[in-house]
Amino acid sequence: MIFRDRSTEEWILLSISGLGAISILPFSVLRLIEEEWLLAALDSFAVVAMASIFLYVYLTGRAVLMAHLLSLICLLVLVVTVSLKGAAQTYWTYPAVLVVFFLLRPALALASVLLVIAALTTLLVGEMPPLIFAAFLLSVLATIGFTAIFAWRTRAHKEQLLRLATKDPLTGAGNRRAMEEKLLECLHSYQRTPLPMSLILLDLDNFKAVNDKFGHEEGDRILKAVTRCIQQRLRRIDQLYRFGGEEFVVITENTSLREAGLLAEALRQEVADASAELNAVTISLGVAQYHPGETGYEWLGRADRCMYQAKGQGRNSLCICNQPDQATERYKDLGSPTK
Ligand SMILES: Nc1nc2c(ncn2[C@@H]2O[C@H](COP(=O)(O)OP(=O)(O)OP(=O)(O)O)[C@@H](O)[C@H]2O)c(=O)[nH]1
Repeated sequence: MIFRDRSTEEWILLSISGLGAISILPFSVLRLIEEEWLLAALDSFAVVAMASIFLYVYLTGRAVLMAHLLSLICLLVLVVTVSLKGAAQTYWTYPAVLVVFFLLRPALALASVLLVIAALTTLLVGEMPPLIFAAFLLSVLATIGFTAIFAWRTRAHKEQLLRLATKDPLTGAGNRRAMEEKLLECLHSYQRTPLPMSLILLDLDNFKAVNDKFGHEEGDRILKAVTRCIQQRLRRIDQLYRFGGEEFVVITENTSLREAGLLAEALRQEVADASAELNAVTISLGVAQYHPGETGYEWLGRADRCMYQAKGQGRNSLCICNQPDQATERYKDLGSPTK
């Protein structure tokens, strides 16, 4: 199936480029029959370009660059058609506006279509009767306005849904679902390019006692403060996830065990230094580098084993996993993420 297992972006690109090529093809044939060579060449160019984009996205799944290219082709073909054929071709402006808002970010789409409208205005201003030109311009601007509002609303809605699906509501760190997706992504990218990557599993020490002593609300405040503290110290390439309860995971790509160990020590120190704000809460950490062939949860399990060793050393401590070994029992039964 063409659309099976495709991202929304691929789905939109395949639909627009496929439909575009099919709907312009008859015009291209008509122009050839009527011997309008320039327009026939232009329409044929549009058909071939759209069909090529369709094939490229279908075969590679790469959509971002093609979305920009397809928008450019649509707007270019529109301007050239109007410059060749004049006012009779202006009705193509409406679908072109819709296509560009479908394909690009709203701000970029708005800037691009306004630029094209400016170009069309200079081409048409003396060509059309003033009233008809004014009606064309106003109706196009209204279409752009409504489409822009709709595009911005849809984008805001999508971002909100993404936040709800991937962020932990209390701390704002990534949630467990996002962590599992990231682990899978890391494993796939490791199969393509085996660069070292490591993860840090960290757990708040004696947190039950904090809850019991100061109450759950204060416990929540401390969880948020620890998250902030860790996030401030992380690099841009590191991702923080709340794995559950008072347990967090940092996934560090392109990072060796030694570098991840240094980062873990910096995190431990950062939290220990903020003890006044955190009611003396500390963290224990386990660090593991990915070993080829293991699943995401086996990797996580080794870091977990180390984290428990750090707890055994008296807490506020870290332990680094040097050897591939068995995951702890609690990770063995977790089926996903796999290889
Ligand atoms: N306030 C608050 N507490 C939580 C939350 N999630 C988990 N906890 C608490 O975290 C505590 C975890 O306790 P334990 O697993 O016994 O671990 P611990 O007391 O931190 O002891 P060690 O891990 O051995 O250092 C429990 O009391 C949970 O109720 C949360 O979202 N908010």
